[in-house]
Parts: sequence; C-alpha cells; structure tokens
Amino acid sequence: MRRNGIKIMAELIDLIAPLIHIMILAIITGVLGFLCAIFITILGGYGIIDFINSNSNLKNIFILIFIIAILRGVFHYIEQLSNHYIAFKLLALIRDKIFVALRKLSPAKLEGMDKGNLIALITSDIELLEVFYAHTISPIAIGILTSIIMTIFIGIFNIVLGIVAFLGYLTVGFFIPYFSSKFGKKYGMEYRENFGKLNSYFLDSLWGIKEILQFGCGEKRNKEIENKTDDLMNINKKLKNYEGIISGLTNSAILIFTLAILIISYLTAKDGDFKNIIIPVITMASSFGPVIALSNLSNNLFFTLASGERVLNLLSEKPIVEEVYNGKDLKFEGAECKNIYFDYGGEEILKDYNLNIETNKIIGIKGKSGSGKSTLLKLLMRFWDIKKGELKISNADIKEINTNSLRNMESYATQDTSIFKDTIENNIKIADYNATREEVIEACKKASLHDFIMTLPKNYDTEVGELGDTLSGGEKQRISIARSFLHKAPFILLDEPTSNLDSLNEAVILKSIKDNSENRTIILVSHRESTLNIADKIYQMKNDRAS
Ligand SMILES: Nc1ncnc2c1ncn2[C@@H]1O[C@H](COP(=O)(O)OP(=O)(O)OP(=O)(O)O)[C@@H](O)[C@H]1O
Repeated sequence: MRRNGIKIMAELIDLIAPLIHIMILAIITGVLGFLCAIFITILGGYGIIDFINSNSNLKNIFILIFIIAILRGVFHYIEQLSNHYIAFKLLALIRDKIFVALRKLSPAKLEGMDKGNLIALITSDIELLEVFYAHTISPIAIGILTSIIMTIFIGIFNIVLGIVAFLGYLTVGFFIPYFSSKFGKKYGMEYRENFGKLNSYFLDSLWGIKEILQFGCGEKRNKEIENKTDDLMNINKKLKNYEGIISGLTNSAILIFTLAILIISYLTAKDGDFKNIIIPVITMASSFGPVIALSNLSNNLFFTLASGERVLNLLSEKPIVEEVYNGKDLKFEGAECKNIYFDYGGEEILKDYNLNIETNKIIGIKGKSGSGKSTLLKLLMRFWDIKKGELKISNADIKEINTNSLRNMESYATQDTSIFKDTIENNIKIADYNATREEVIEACKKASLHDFIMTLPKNYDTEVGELGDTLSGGEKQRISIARSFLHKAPFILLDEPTSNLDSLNEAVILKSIKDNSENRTIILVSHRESTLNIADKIYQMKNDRAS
C-alpha cells in the first residue's frame, strides 16, 4: 500500500503518544535554545549601536550575552537528550512490533518473502527512523514556534517587516522542503528498495557460496553485485542532485529575504534611526537556523519516509492465517480431513482429499514428489488454511482451536530443520524450555544423537555454528527428531525424518519412534519403504501430481 508523506508522518507520530511529555520538553527547550542563539546576535547588534552611540550599557550587554550563551548550551543539551531518549525508546518499541508482526505472518506469508529485504528492513530501515524521531518531529514544532516568535519580534519594528519575515520563514521552512520532497520521495523509496535487493542478493550468494564455486558462476554474480551497486549509486546521484538544488534555493531565499528586510527597513525607518534598520536585518539573518534545519531535514526525509513506509507496510500486513485466542482448548482425539481443497494461490495441490487419522496409530503417507504430502502436514499444523472442505482435530474445526492449544498437541519435524546459534542443549530445549538435562539426554538417546554429542568438545554445552553450519544433514535431522521426542505432544508429524540418515541410525530412530508410540498418534511422511515399515497403515497421496 502506498501512503503519502503526511500519512506516513501521522502514523509514525501516532507511536509517540506515551512519550508526549518528553516531546513537549524537547520542543520547549529547543525553542528556548534557538531564541538564545538568535538573541546573542541581536544583543551583539545592540552592543555595536551602543558602542557607536558611546553609551555605557556595553558591560551589561556582555554579561547578558554570557548568561544566554550558557543557557543556550543547557537548553540544547536537554533538547538533544529528550529527543534521543524518545527515538531509542521508540526504536525498541518498533523492533518489538516488527517481531510480533513477523511472528503473526509466519510461516505462510514469510515463505515467499525476500529475506535480505526483510533484514534490511529490520536493521537499517528501523535505524533510519531514529532520524525521524530525534531530528524531525521536534525540529518542525521548534521551527514553527521560533518563526512565530521572531515574526512578532520583527513585526514590532514594522508590521510590513513582520510580514516579509514570515514569508521568508515560510519559504525556507515549508515551500522549498515541501515541493522538493515531492520529487525526492520517489527516489528515496527506490533507493531503500534497491538497497534491500542488494542485501538479498548478497545474502543469497553467501548462502549459496558452495554452489557458486562448484559451478564457477562467481564472476557472473560479482558482475550482478556491481550492477546493483551502480544502480544504487545512480539513484543516490539523483538524490544528491536534488539536495544541491534545495541547498542552493534555500541560501538564495535567505539572502533575498534579508535584502528585502534591509531595503524595507531603510525606507521605512523613522527619522532614519540606525537601530530600526540594523536590528531587523540582524534578526532576520540570524533567525533562519530553525527553518534551515527543516530544509536540511527534507533531504533526509526522502530516506526516512521511505523507511517509515516500509516499516508501516510490514506492520499493517495481514497474516494469511489469523491466530485464535478465544477458541477452544482441546486434548488430541484424532483428526479428519473431509473433502479438502487447497492451493498456494496457483495450481490446486489437494483436491477433494480425505483422510481419517485415528488416535494411537502410526500412519504412513507416501506419494510422488510434489504430490502434497508436506502440504498436508502444514495444513494439520494450521500454517495455512484449507480453501474448501473440513479439517477437524478432536472433532472441532481446526480454525476454532486456540493456536496455543493446537501447537501444544502437535509436534512437527521437517526435512529442513532450523538450528540456532546456541548450545546443542538449548537447540533441543526449544521444544520444552523447562526440560531438565536428563530429559534432554533421554530425548537425544532416542534420536540416536547422544553418542555423537558426547564426542563434542563440550558435550551438550557445545555451541553450534550459525544455521547449524558445523553439523551434517543427518545430525541436524536427529536434532529435529530429539526435539519431537522432548516435546511430548500426543500428535506427531514427521516429514521425511530419516531422509539424511544411514541405515544404522534410521533403524535406531525408527525403533525409538515405535517404542514411544504408545498413546501417541504419528503421521510419517516418507519415500522410504524401510521407514514406512513401522506404520500401522499406509496411505498413498490421492492426487498424485508429479512435480
Ligand atoms: N509456499 C509455497 N508456495 C507455493 N507453492 C508451494 C509452496 N510450498 C509448496 N509448494 C508447491 O506445492 C506442491 C506440493 O508441495 P509439497 O512440499 O507438499 O510436496 P511433497 O509431496 O511433500 O513433495 P516432496 O516429496 O518432494 O517433499 C509442490 O508443487 C510445491 O512446489
């Protein structure tokens, strides 16, 4: 969904509500800080006039400037502190929201999502929002308030000067950034998206480095990375071009308006009073600071708004499968698929499919590759919802069962297990965080994993590399099976649990599965006859689609 800049800002500002009091403090101290900076120059002007007129106020003016200079520092410090406090608190909150959103979207919506882009979003996009919260919102309020105060101050000398000053602030702080951001936003979004794509491609290349080396396509991928970097550079060039134009326009506007004040005050100063000429000019020239901050802000705003939009888009993404909180908590008493239809958005995978899953049985499922065996397990886990028909667990529609209750009664081991960068013990304990070391060991013995773990340098406390890089396919698979044993769920879904195992390990695991099948219902998806041998019943996938 595309939003305009104002809508993005409004949605991002909405998140500040709990920290509004700190935002007000940041704005007040920001305005006071700028007023101090402006009045130091104005007092300097009064000092010069005083000097020319040989008055004796110079000492008092210097003392005042000194006090204001110190106050300027204090106010600026409080403003920055408050803004950054807000920014970092909100970034933590947004990260939290993103992880909640990702959890809700997974696994169905994340299956096809570009992971590199997602990583760019979680890391750099959220980080860029710091600019928005710490350096965008309060500067806007500070710019508006300071400009109003200075318009009144200049207006006291002469109403026409006040109007000209106001138009000057409006031009530099609003018109120029507003119109330029309209052009730049498109490139901002393009930059963020291309940045995400480059991340993706890089990540993909890292993950597939073995294949790239084996098939000698390193050169080609290098070229592609170069092309993507060039694309990014070209967009950046366009953005920098805009920045240059905005900066030039801003500086010209400041000079034109200051010159206008000089001419008008010269023409209108009563009795040619030097003070009425010099002070408005000094005030005008020294008071553009807050609005220049707004103008500079529009340069970063291209990126910030684009990042904000990407973050908001993810937060508002609707999950394919809604979690159930106010449904039924049930004990597992069998499952049934009745005239089920399912597709992933294209070709039909399951068509009028029926299966009765009796309790305390091992049910084998076989069928051609791509016939929908894994899909059936995903539907039973409610990772996806069926399109038509009835999918019942314990005689209740699966959509009426609380997601937590469903996850507790099911244990699912897939062909490609995720291994976390943690100890072997903690990797297995994700199935049950409260399990004791003894229970973990017992599960590992059943999964034919214990002997292997005992050969590792720190046994169960050995760290496994990122994505389980340091483990073989068979070892990862046995970790997945150990998790299933530890989970102690009554309904176990095993998707090709032995595909990476040698016949010795396969035999040990199958025996463990059989020995532990009492009071459990197990669905065993496999191509291997030797694995399916332990099943009480074997079903052939009805719609034998060949992939
Ligand atoms: N997330 C997805 N989005 C789109 N299509 C998908 C998705 N997951 C699987 N498919 C497609 O659905 C079909 C069935 O896949 P599934 O993994 O269920 O088959 P399978 O019988 O388990 O195959 P195999 O024995 O090779 O593991 C395949 O054609 C696959 O490409």
